[in-house]
Amino acid sequence: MKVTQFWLGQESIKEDHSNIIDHTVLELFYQGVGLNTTGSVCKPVSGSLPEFSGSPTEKAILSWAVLGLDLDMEKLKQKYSILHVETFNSEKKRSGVSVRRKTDETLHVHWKGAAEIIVAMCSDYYESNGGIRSMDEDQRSRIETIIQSMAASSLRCIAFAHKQVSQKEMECVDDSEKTHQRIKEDGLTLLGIVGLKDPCRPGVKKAVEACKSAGVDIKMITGDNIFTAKAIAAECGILGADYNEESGQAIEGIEFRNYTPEERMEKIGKIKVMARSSPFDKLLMVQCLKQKGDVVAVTGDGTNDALALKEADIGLSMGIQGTEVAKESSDIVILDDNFSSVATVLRWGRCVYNNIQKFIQFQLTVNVAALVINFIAAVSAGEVPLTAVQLLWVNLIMDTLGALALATDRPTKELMKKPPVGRTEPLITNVMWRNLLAQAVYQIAILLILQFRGESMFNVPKRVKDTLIFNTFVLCQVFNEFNARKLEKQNVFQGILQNRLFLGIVGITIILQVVMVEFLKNFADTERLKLWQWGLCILFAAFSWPIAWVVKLIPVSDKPFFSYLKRSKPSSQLYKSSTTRNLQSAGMELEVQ
Ligand SMILES: Nc1ncnc2c1ncn2[C@@H]1O[C@H](COP(=O)(O)OP(=O)(O)OP(=O)(O)O)[C@@H](O)[C@H]1O
Ligand SMILES: [Ca+2]
Repeated sequence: MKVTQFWLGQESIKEDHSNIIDHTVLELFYQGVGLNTTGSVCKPVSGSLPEFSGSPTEKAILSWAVLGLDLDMEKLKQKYSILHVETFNSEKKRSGVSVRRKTDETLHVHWKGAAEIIVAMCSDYYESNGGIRSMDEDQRSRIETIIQSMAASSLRCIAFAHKQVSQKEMECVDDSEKTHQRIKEDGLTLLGIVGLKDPCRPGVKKAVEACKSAGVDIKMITGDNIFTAKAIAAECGILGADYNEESGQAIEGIEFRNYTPEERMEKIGKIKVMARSSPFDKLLMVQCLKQKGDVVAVTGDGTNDALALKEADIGLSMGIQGTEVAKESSDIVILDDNFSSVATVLRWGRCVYNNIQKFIQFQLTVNVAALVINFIAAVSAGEVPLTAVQLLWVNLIMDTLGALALATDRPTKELMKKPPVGRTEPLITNVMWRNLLAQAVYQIAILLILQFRGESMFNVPKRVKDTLIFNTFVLCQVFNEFNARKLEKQNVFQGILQNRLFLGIVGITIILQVVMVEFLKNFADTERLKLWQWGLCILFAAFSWPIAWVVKLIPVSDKPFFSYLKRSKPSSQLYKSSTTRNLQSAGMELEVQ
């Protein structure tokens, strides 16, 4: 953030301030900037540039005053004693201080904060020649126009105001009849206004676009002035070309606060920018979105974001610029403070979810098939074709190796084009049920044929038939592991060469299976198979590829499979219908700083 404009009264000061600005006004500026701040300046011993610390706004103002106005912080602090401080707070958006000049014991009050709020506290303004002019309605509206035009070019406007006060004016009697000091808040004289530019960081616009195309609705909730907020939102693509004043996309926090709950629910979907918001407005926004059924993520850096970060489903705080309170309230800390990382979080989050789904589909197919075959065989023939050792082996390759193979797929571009998963959407989707049932039915059919007709069809003894069943069953899983790589896409081999681990694991599984069948006769209850018998098993198993390809052509409804079994309650119906509607456009709301 950097000061790029400076207005004194109605005059824009470009450069070489010392010649233009009267020294009394300059001295007052020194007080206003140097004494009313939470930032600090560290002057290195050698001739290098001083270092500034504090919030970005404070740092920008201090560096402007030290480097541009020749402010000497050390000298200034020696000349004044600070009497009373009202620290910056996100609700009032201003900070005040009262000081005493040691040389002549005069008392001075200084305010600094959001320009329109400070201007409203002023009745006069300084000119660069040191003169004071009264601020009538006409002058006031001219100054307000200056602020608006600065804000519209995406500058954050901070105004400074001053008043010299008497000891009597400093004292005030409160209800308990005790005298205490209060910083005077009215009848101030406007010192000047600075415009700070916080340029949109590179990559933000792209990340916003990526989030939007991933079905994430982004809202910017900021403490800034509405004009600044709108300009910044347009710069980084949050407000699109379709924006107009009547669209209700940009509002102020106070407006949102004063809506009735019904109005809020009705208008919240449209809101893209909320300006001049307090910490409670941010919280209220998150609460309303959650109530609507959306999944809400919030990014934030300041203490004022803590409430919203905590309330959100996913709170993301900034690692460098973020305060400890914000970090403590969040779930994820973005170490590089880069908004693009939000898109990365989204991509990897979806990838993990997708990989879990793939694994579940794969696992369920194995378990359903094994269970049904053994059950039918046990009931009808009194014996099970798959022995305990064989089932344990299947479990080993499916649980450990299968999980490793399927969970290591890296995120793909398609993941960022899908709509988000809603709060109530089941983990096992209809698409997964379709794939799973088709494969399980095929495996059950082929294995039951082998069980009951295998011996006669292939003219083999019972032990060989049992081995054929075991071998076909395992190989079916190996082939189905490829199918599980893509839940919806027909081409299951896409990007397979990039995932060496997957290929390695499939290779290891096949080698182990050969060892089980050919060499561990006693342990695994198997019989050595001839080449044609191996070919037969592979042929049966390979059939699962064309089956998966064809099955994926069958359309399925979006309505969860199990919801057909549940009795519908009117209230949950209402909730669901509104959720599905939101999911098309939204699902996750992000606040961008
Ligand atoms: N140090 C400060 N002193 C006085 N006023 C300030 C200061 N910092 C910010 N402001 C004013 O308060 C507004 C920002 O308020 P707030 O901190 O509640 O919002 P925010 O969205 O969290 O802002 P930020 O972008 O700084 O995180 C600014 O527009 C500015 O006018
Ligand atoms: Ca903030």
